[in-house]
Amino acid sequence: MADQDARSPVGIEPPALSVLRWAEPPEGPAVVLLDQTRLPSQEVELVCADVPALVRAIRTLAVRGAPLLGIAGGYGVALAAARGEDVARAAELLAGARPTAVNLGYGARRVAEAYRCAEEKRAGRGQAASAALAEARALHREDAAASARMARYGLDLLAELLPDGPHRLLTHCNTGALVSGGEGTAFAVALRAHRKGRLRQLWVDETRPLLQGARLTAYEAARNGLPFQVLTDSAAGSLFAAGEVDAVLIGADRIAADGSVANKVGSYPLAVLAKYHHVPFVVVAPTSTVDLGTPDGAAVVVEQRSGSEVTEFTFPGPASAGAEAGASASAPVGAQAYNPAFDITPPELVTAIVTEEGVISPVTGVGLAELCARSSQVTIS
Ligand SMILES: CSC[C@@H](O)[C@@H](O)C(=O)COP(=O)(O)O
Repeated sequence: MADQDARSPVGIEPPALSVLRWAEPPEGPAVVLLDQTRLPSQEVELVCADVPALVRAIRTLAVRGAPLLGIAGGYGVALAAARGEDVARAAELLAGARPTAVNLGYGARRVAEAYRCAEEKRAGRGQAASAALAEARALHREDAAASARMARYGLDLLAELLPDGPHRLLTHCNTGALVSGGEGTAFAVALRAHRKGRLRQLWVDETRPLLQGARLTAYEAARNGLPFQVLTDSAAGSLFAAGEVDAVLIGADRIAADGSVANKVGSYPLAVLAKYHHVPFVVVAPTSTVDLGTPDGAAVVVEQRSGSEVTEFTFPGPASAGAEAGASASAPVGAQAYNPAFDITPPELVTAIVTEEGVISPVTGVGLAELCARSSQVTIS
């Protein structure tokens, strides 16, 4: 279905900027982000010099995606510590900035705990702040390592599920280096497939309303020379019907104890389509995204976002422009909109969950606890 021109690599220079970095004085202390609301047209850094600025960046999706939110939350707490602020309060502010991605609270609370332990050992404030920063850095490194392992396990799984080789993979939202300390989750599997000569096509759902697929995944796919095409979310059905999808690969914001998967809105319809068309639906997420404290999908808090994201097109996004500056209406003035940021895919629609500790079939959620226990990730109550 894809013609040759559309499939040839776009080839764009890699960005000079880090997705997220810690800045020391005199530039910092600060958490410096690649502002994802400006991509793909502009690569611009956003300097968050205090926790409220970072909370704003998280809410406006300048920084986003579950694993990166965890890393940002961790550095945010380190920032509060470096500024001599109330670290426990900063951790709660950051953890509450967005409700669905469990990694955000995980990262913030883990670094706050490192700070508290250092204080308990009667370290001075400066030493406790250093301990917090070291923990944030450890979290960042662990995520990069987890990403590489998930890519390996994920591609091995695809080889088992789809022995006939080069794969046509469909993905939703953005799950690459822009959400990770490494190369990402689901996208990292596609990238590895490409490097091994086993990717025929990456289908990129545009991901309404904020276009994380079209703006961000396509940007990453182009930079890495992947063969890809963007499609509207509503075109996925006809793509499956035409037999053009070999597997769906997505990430997750929270995986409940029963194996239910919360991910970007639009994931659940893809899972239903995949089931109908007998196509594997594979979730790729680190064990830090598994939340054994959430029993099932019904218990996941799904973030509801402003209806204006649906009724107005505003790009560059809200962090940089604001509705007044350059928004164009896509619905009549005053129209109300239903805008959940995530949906829940029940375990019976998920073929497998790939983590850095291994792969499980989530039909009963059995095995998730075991994988989490194997993980080197620190447990935070
Ligand atoms: C590894 S990324 C997995 C998810 O975080 C990703 O698919 C997603 O839904 C991100 O949503 P976003 O609202 O852009 O933060």
